[in-house]
Amino acid sequence: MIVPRTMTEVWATMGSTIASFMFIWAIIRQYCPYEVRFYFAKYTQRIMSFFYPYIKISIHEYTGDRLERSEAYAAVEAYLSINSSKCAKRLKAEMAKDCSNLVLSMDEYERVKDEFQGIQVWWVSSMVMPLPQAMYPQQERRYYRLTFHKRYREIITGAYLKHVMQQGKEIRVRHRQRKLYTNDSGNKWQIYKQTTWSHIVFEHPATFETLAMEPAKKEEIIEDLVTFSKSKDFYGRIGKAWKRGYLLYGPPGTGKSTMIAAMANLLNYDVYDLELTAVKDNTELRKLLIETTSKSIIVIEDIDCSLDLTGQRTNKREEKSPDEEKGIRKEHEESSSKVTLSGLLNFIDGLWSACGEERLIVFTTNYVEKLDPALIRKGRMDKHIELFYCSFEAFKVLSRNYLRLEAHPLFDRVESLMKETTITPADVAENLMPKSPLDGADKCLSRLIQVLEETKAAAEATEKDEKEASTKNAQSSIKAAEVPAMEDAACPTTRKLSPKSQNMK
Ligand SMILES: Nc1ncnc2c1ncn2[C@@H]1O[C@H](COP(=O)(O)OP(=O)(O)OP(=O)(O)O)[C@@H](O)[C@H]1O
Ligand SMILES: [Mg+2]
Repeated sequence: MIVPRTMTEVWATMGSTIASFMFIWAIIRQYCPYEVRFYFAKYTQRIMSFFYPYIKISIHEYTGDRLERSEAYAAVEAYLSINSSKCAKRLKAEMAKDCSNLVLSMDEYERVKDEFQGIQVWWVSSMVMPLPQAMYPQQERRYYRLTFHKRYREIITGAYLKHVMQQGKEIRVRHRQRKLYTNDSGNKWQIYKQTTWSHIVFEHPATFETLAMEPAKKEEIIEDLVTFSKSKDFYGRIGKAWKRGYLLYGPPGTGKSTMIAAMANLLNYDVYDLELTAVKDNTELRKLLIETTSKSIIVIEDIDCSLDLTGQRTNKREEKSPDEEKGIRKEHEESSSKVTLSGLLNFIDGLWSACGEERLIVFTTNYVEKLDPALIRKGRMDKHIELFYCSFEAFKVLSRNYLRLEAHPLFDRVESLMKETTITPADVAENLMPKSPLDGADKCLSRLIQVLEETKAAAEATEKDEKEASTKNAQSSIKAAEVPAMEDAACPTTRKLSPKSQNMK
């Protein structure tokens, strides 16, 4: 049996080589200066790598001088959190940011196996401890190390790492806490500084399910949003930045702000509530835009009142004493924004607007007709959505939300009244809200019917008044037209007057 003997010999040789190598290494470590040790380690590693068939890739938590956590590390961590919780033996448990549950991840020095297209790879989580003799306190530096056979170099460094990053990012998005950003600090001294985004956790309960609206229209909007969120390749192919503009318009209380919250909840996006009056100039507006992240909705509410583009609500002021008026004017001058229409147009679809991806820009207004057509043309505001007064279909959604009612004998009366008068969803919602624990569906619906009847009566009274006023006007203008004719008849000389003198008269 030659082969086993040879194999045994090979093993024996390898064993003795390793043993002698360890012995030499121990001597070098003990007696040699740092430089010799460094060169020894460097060249041994080179020799070893010649025989060693595996490749290792390290992904560090912090790279270079950056204070920010590396995106790649966070993506790998998220990717492995799913994989490792199934197969790792030692796990770390941390409280999620919203304190709702525990998030599991691989513990230090734990190793997990992963498979991609039939190829096995190994991930190890590790860390470098700070040097004890360091001049200033240091933190341990964590990293993940990926190991794979060198024959799969191309597929692992290409397709596999791309897959890990993509999956990791998706998991992070799914598990992240969404944020509501604002650029308005409310601090009037802020005007001397650049405005930046500050945020709180976004926790609005509105969804498309709870939004009162005709089902067909609702479906159309949901489909539009979902299609947008899945159209990365399409936008790339047609050479357009991956963003979409929505204009929501309609009377106050018809659900424009509620719809924005529903959009954010549907797509799992962050919300950037942009207060244009707090932005100093176009440069600052651009800076704010660059700081927004992907998967977000940038909202400008009441766009008609935000700037001097039209601006009525901001100009509308109550009566004030001259001193107060002066103070307000000064404050207004100090805080007034120099953002121009062209600055805003560039914000929406200028070159800089393509610096992020997967973003919705939403404008809301009560007066669509007052907006500059350039601002809302298709391509800028791609989808215009009008929010109407409450229809019977929308009422049924509200009664389901507020009273858990699908049908009720009083619904017919509500339906017929809704055809005869208008009421906002906000008013319907307010009337359907139980005011005491004893308020049942009957009471809430009767209250709504009473309000509808009152609104109808008030509208009829106004209409009657207007009719009477216009009849009076018509009669008085007929009388006014008749007077000169009668005067002419009474005084024939007037007929001789020239047109000019008649005008003077
Ligand atoms: N379509 C709707 N579906 C469900 N609830 C609605 C709807 N419209 C209004 N509401 C209710 O009315 C309240 C006010 O609505 P919202 O703030 O969305 O109105 P808006 O159109 O943004 O008004 P404004 O023009 O004054 O800003 C909401 O808190 C919500 O409870
Ligand atoms: Mg609103």
